[in-house]
Amino acid sequence: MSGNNIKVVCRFRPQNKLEIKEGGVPIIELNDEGTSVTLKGEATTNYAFDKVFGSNTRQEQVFDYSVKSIVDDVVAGYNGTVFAYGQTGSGKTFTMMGSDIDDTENKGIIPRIVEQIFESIMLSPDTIEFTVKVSYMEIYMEKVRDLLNPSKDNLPIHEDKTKGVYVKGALEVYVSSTEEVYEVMRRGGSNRVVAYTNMNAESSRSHSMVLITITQKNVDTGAAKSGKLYLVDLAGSEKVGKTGASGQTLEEAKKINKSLTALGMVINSLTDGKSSHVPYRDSKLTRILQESLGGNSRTTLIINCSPSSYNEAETISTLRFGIRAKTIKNKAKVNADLSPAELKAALKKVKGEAVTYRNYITALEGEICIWRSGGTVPEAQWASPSGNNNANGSSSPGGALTNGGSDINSSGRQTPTSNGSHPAVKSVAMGNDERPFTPTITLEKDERDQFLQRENELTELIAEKETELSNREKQVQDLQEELNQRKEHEKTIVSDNQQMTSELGEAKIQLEKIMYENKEGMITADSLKESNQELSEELDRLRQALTKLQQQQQENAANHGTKDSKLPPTPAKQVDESLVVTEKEKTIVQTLQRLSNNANVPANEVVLLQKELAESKTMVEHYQIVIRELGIGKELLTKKQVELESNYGALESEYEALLEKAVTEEEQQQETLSSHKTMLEQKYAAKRESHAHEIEDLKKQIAWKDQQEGKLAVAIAELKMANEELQDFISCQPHGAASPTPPTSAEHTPTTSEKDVEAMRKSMAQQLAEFDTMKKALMRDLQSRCERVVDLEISLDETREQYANVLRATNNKAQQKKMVFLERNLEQLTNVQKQLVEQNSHLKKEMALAERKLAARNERIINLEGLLYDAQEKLKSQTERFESQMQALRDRLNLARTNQKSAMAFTGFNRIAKPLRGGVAAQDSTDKRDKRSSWLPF
Ligand SMILES: Nc1ncnc2c1ncn2[C@@H]1O[C@H](COP(=O)(O)OP(=O)(O)OP(=O)(O)O)[C@@H](O)[C@H]1O
Repeated sequence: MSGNNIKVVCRFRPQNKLEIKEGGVPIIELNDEGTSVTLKGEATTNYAFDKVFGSNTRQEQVFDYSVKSIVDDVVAGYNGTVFAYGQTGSGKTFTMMGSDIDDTENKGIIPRIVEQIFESIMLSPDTIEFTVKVSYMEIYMEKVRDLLNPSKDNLPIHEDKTKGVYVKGALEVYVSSTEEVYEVMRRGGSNRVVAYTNMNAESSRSHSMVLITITQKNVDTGAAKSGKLYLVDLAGSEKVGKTGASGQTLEEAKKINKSLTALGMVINSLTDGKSSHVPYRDSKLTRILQESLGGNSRTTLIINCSPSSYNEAETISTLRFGIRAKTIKNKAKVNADLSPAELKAALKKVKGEAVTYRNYITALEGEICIWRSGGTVPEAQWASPSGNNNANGSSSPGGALTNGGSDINSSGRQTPTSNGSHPAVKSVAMGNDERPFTPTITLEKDERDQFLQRENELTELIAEKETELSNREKQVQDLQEELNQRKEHEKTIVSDNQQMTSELGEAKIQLEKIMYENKEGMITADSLKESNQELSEELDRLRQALTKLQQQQQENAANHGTKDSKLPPTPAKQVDESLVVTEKEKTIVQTLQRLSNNANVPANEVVLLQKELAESKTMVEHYQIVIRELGIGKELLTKKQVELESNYGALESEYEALLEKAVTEEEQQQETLSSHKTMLEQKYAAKRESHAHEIEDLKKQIAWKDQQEGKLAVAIAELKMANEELQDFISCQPHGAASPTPPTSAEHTPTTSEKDVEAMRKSMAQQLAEFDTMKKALMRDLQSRCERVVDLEISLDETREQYANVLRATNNKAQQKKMVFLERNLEQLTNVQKQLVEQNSHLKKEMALAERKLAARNERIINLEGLLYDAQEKLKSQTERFESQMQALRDRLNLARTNQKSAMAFTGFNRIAKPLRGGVAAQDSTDKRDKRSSWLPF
């Protein structure tokens, strides 16, 4: 072991675009030897280092000078550290890893170290077997993350007597070639945390550490050595303002600065010569680098700087850091395990020493017994560790006893090892001194072990708790995000739902409204139908009543057949017409008489007779028209009669209904009943009178019609008679009487006249027959009407009688009141009935309209139902989408768990060693142990 200073080299990169753009100029001046640098404008300060590399230095040069020797040391069993320090963008990563691992010129010192290691192994004697393991981790936000197993993001830092300070649980990958290491680098590098800053597009936001552990074993002697090489690329020491860091990057910057500050504090403590305490434990970085800074390590610090005036302040700060670090003294030693022979020798030595000490103890115990028994032991016979007494004056290693027991502690026990001269104790003390340790209080070996053990346990616990905490935080964050997403999703769903609900509500309302209207319409239609039916029934009843009346009328007509003379006088025109008819009849009769008395009737008279007959014919036609008109009038009258009858019937029925209702009503308001009764009687009488009048009128009209009919019958009878006479006369003409033929055609004229008369006679007979038939029909009709009138009269009488009965029955005050009430109701009902009749037609129209509307609304309902169905489908699909998202989340979670498990499996697998033999290819040893050539399962 030898005390050695940290090697500090300084490297300047070329000016970058930002610096040039900002007007920065190179301000560095290197001395000729390349061991110091001064900054223009700060000429008084000269920064001296082991080596200073200018802007155009090649990667190879940096490696050859700064690191090559360390690789040899590590292969020889020393610990080594290379770390790069500097502001962000100053070229730390470029120096350590290079721009590209496969770029021969620009690859950094790590790939070169790896190559060098394997070259050194190959050049070693073939009796030495090597194993190389690589770990790759980073310290991000004060947590140690395993870059080869990123699920482990908070590894605890442990310390023990043999291993020193180490990261517990970091994946160590056994490698047997440069390529495998590169693969590990690539894999780990892809998991690094980088971010864009104003100063560097890919700024490292963490301190990265590659740990290469080389163990070697001499297969002949069994002697073993191991060396650890830490290759550390620190995060940028930066000014927040310049980098433009904010948010997460700002938090990272704070943590980076904190650990770099701790690094500066450790270096200060190590170099100021005053501090008794080195604050390694203030940060994870300093804790891991504990051995590298003032401990068992050959360390090289590369400080990376910008040559530009733009970054002068940062460069000065970095240079000062390097200067301070330069004074740190390390105590590197070979980490060797003794060979069996060496161990045997050591054991033999220790055994011998044990025997010596056992003898010494026995001698001391004997001496104590003598002293306790009050005896005295001469100084010459005092026991000594060498087995000799002090008679020969030799100094005892347990010199405490030479003071005549003055150093005996209060308990009376002597501690032979209290002066630390005991070889074992010495070795322990030595061992403790070899590594710097934080507590300044000197602890006993056991106490220290216990302390470390306890510390490790606590560290582990803290790390576990921290991991758990960060996992929980992550989970909370994830859940928060998910919750937010769900909330947003829910919001949209809720809004959709609300919209749809409102639409649905509207649709329902409309539907209900329509249904209601529909029902209402149906009800109205039903009621109308009912009332219509009632009216139809009423009509039928009235028809029947009319038929009865007509029958009665017929009977009356039969009874009053002889009293035609008593009929009311006919209108003047009709009288005149009947007179005309009579006169014509008379003329015809006279002519006919003359024809019968005197066979020689002049021809002109016959012609006249013919004319008269023709006129008669015209009159008959005229009368036929008159009869038709009368028929129409009669029909009108019948209608009027029907209306009256219906009114009467309705009133009757209403009256009956109200009467029934009234009987059940309370017997109150008796005082006003009589007056109302009178009023009702009067009304009833008035109505009765009007009915009587109408019936009377009808009777008169019927009588008049009967009279007219009689007259017509007489006229027809007379015409018949005249016709018969004329026929007789005509039949007599060819036998006896001289022909009244004109003088010019005496032969032919009677024959023509005969024929004409015959034809006329026939047509007249036919017309008369028709007339007779019509008359009979009219008579029947008239008779039936008369019968109806009689029926009506009878029913009127009956009603009167009933009314009288009712009046008799209601001859008390209560009934009078009821009557008033009934009367009011009757009036109302009459009005209602009228209104109902009017409404009936209206409603029919409205019903048709409502039906059309209903159809339209039904159509709308169907449409709305369609929309509702669509909305439901949409909701369903949204729910399904949501479910699928949930499933995807679950799948992701399961996948993450599986990955975690496989990573764990992967961790176990890669712990298989791949020993390499010096001077020969690695496959010899791998053939012996494991056929697997690559550690990575990809
Ligand atoms: N010596 C050099 N020669 C040429 N280019 C260089 C040199 N040093 C650094 N660079 C370039 O400067 C840029 C920044 O370098 P690098 O990423 O190594 O900085 P850094 O100190 O690691 O920054 P950070 O701390 O932010 O990670 C890179 O593009 C790199 O290629």
